[in-house]
Amino acid sequence: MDVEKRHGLLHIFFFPFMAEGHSIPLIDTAKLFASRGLKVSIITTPVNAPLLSKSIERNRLLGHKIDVLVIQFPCVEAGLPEGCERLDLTTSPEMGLNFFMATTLLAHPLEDLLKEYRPNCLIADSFFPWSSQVASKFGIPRIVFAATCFFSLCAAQCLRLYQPYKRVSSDSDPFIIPNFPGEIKLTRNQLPDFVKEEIVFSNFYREVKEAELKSFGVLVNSFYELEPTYADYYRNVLGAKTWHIGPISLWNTNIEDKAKRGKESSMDKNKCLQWLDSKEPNSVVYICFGSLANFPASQLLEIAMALEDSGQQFIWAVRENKNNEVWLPEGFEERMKGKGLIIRGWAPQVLILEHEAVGGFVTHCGWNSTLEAISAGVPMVTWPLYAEQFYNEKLVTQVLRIGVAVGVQQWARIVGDSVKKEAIKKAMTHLMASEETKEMRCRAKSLAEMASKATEEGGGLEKNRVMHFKGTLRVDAAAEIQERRNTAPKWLFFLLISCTAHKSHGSYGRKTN
Ligand SMILES: O=c1ccn([C@@H]2O[C@H](COP(=O)(O)OP(=O)(O)O[C@H]3O[C@H](CO)[C@@H](O)[C@H](O)[C@H]3O)[C@@H](O)[C@H]2O)c(=O)[nH]1
Repeated sequence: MDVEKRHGLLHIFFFPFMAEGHSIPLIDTAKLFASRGLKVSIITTPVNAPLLSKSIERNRLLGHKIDVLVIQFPCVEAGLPEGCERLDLTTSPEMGLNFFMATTLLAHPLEDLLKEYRPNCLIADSFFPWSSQVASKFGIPRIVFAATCFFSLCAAQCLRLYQPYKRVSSDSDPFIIPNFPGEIKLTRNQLPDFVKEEIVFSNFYREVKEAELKSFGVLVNSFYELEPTYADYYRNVLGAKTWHIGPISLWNTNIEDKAKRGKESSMDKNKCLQWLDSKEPNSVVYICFGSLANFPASQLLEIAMALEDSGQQFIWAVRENKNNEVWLPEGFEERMKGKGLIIRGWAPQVLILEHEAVGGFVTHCGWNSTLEAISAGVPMVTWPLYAEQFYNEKLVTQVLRIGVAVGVQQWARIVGDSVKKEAIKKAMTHLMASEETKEMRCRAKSLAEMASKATEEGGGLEKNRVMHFKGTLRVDAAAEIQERRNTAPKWLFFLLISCTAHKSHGSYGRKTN
C-alpha cells in the first residue's frame, strides 16, 4: 500500500536555508518525497524562487504535487542591500552575520504559512533552530535537515562536550578528539572561530544543537555503509534521532535534473561533456570550491601555475568574475587549449564528476561536493577552508583513505592565498599519478558502488540498510512514545520508511530515466 493511500494526502513543508550547499540537497529531498506521492511545498524567497521553480519544472510536468511558497526576505530590516537573499551574495563576514540575523526574522512569515496551510510536517534546515518552536505552536513535528555527515556532526558535538582545544599549549599543537572513534587529530588552528572563541555564532550553534534535540529527528545526507561507526555513535552514544537519506544527489537520474541542481550552468553541459568525451578515462582533474568560496586573484594564480607545471588536464570552475584583476598567467588559456577547460561561474558538477574521464577532484570538502565525489568514485585533493570542512577532510583522508591533503592548516572566514603552487602540484600529482593512485581509486570505486546500492532497489546492502533503518526507527518509536505518550504521529515513521528506504517506481527514482 502506498503512503498516500495509507495516510491520506500528507502535506510536507520543506524550508531550505538560502545557500546552495544547503538548498540543493533539501530541494532534492523534497523532490524525492513528492515523487512518492506526497504533497510537498518548498518555502523560499523572491530572489531564489525562479531558480527553484525551474528545478521542479520537470516534476510538475510529471504530475508530482510540488509547489513553491514565497515569503519576503527582510533585507532592509537586517541591514542588507535589497536582493541579498542568498548567502553567496554577501561580500563580508559582517554581511554574513546580518544575513543570519535576517533569517531569524523569517519566524513570523513561517508562522503565517503554517497557520494557513496546516501541513503535517515541517522539514527545515538545521540553520533555522527557531523553526522547532514555531512548528510546535501548531502541533506540527519539525524534522531537522542536517547538510553534513555523521562524522562531522559527531566531531562537532565531542568538541563541544570535551573542549580539548583548551588543554593545548599552542594553536598548532595537535590534540585527539576525545571519546571519538578513530583517534582523529586536529589543531586549534583548524577549528571554527565559533568553537574556540565565544562569538555571536557560538550562541547560534548552541541553539542549533538544542533545537535538534527537541525536534522530531534529523535527516542526514549520508548513507550508513559510508560511516557506520559514526552513524551509530551519533545515534547510540550522542543520542540523536536520525535517518540517513543519502547520497541525495543520486536520486537524480535524469540528465536535466542533474544539470539543474542549483544555479544555471555557466557553460553548456553538452560542451562540457563533449570535451570530457575526448579524454582518456581518469585523465582529468576537476577543481571547484563550492558555492561560497571566493579566492583572491593571487591564490587563483598559484592554482593556474600548478596546473600548468604539472601538465595535468583539468576542468576548473572559478566562481568569481575576476575580470578586473589578473588571476591567470599571461597566455595561460592559449597554452592550455585542449588541455584545460575553465568554467567561469557555475559548473554542472555532478555531471562532470560522473564522467569517466574525471580521475580526481580538488575540493574544499564541502559535504555535498565530498559526497558527490564519493558517489562518483572520484578520489580527492582536500583543501578545506571554513565551516566543518576540516572535519570532513579527516573523514576523507584518514577514515576513508580516498584523499590527499594539500596541507592547509588554518580555518579562515576570509579565504587567503596561503597555498603555494608547489604544494598544489605535489598533492595533485600524488592523487593522479603516484603509487597510491590505484589503491585510492579502488577504494573510491567500491564506496561509489555502496552509494549506488544505498539508493537502489533490492541487493544485499539495501536489505541491510532497510533492516538497520527499521531498527533505528523501532528504537526511536519506543523512545518517542515513552517520551511523548500519544502525541507522536505514527504516520511519520511510515512516511520516512516509505520515502527513504523502500523504492517505488516513481519517475524521480534511480531506476528510471
Ligand atoms: O560550480 C558549481 C559549484 C557548486 N555546485 C554544487 O553546489 C553544491 C556545493 O555544496 P558544498 O560542496 O557542500 O559546498 P558549499 O557551497 O561551500 O557548502 C556549504 O554548506 C555545506 C553543507 O552544510 C557545508 O558542508 C560546507 O562546508 C559549506 O561551505 C554542490 O552540490 C555542488 O555540486 C555546482 O553544481 N556547481
